[in-house]
Amino acid sequence: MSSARNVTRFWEWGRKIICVGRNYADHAKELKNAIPKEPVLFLKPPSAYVKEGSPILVPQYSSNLHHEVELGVVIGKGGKAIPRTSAMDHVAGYALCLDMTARDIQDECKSKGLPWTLAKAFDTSCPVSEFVPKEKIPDPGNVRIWLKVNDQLRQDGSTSQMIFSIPYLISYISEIITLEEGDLILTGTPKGVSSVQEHDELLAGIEDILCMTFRVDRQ
Ligand SMILES: O=C([O-])CC(=O)C(=O)O
Ligand SMILES: [Mg+2]
Repeated sequence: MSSARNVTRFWEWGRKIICVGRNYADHAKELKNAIPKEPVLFLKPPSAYVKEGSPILVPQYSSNLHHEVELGVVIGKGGKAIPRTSAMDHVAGYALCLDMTARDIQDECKSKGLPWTLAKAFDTSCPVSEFVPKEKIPDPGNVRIWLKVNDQLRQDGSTSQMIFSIPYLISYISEIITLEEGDLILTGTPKGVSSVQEHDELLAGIEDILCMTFRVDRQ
């Protein structure tokens, strides 16, 4: 069954979205979080996916929705306890992703010691680009990712700033959660996260390899 499916449409597969938080020191600092010693992980459900042409919806319970532009890694070959040295063999390609975050709700969850599900896992909380084949990004540890809101540059970082590298993340995550073909790993956001409002236009890219646009709407 799965061999008949095409991983270039991974968002249709209903697989896991595993997110890494605080993987850029400049972003951890802007939110006054400590620099992590081990990756911070959380999940989004496949119902979080939204593709270009459909809007990002602000949840009714939030009045401070933030963008977080992130490089996504699409798993092409599953595995458990994958060694760092062979981790890149498990990558099919990449996608540009937004980890949309209800920051007001996340702040409340943090102060109460509650999980981030309401802040991070709502419908349309994971806008994704088209699939980018692995060959198009020979060095995923050194690419520029950027995001503009209504033509104003808000985020402009390089994956070379990641605290934990992609091979390290694949190895670390797969010790805990078995990776499957079609899974997506969001690798964390650089600094510059900020609020978006209804009718805003988001434009984001990976260098000049790819760009994508999304509009924001109220639910
Ligand atoms: O909500 C946060 O700040 C954690 C996170 O997702 C990130 O660093 O990308
Ligand atoms: Mg994030």
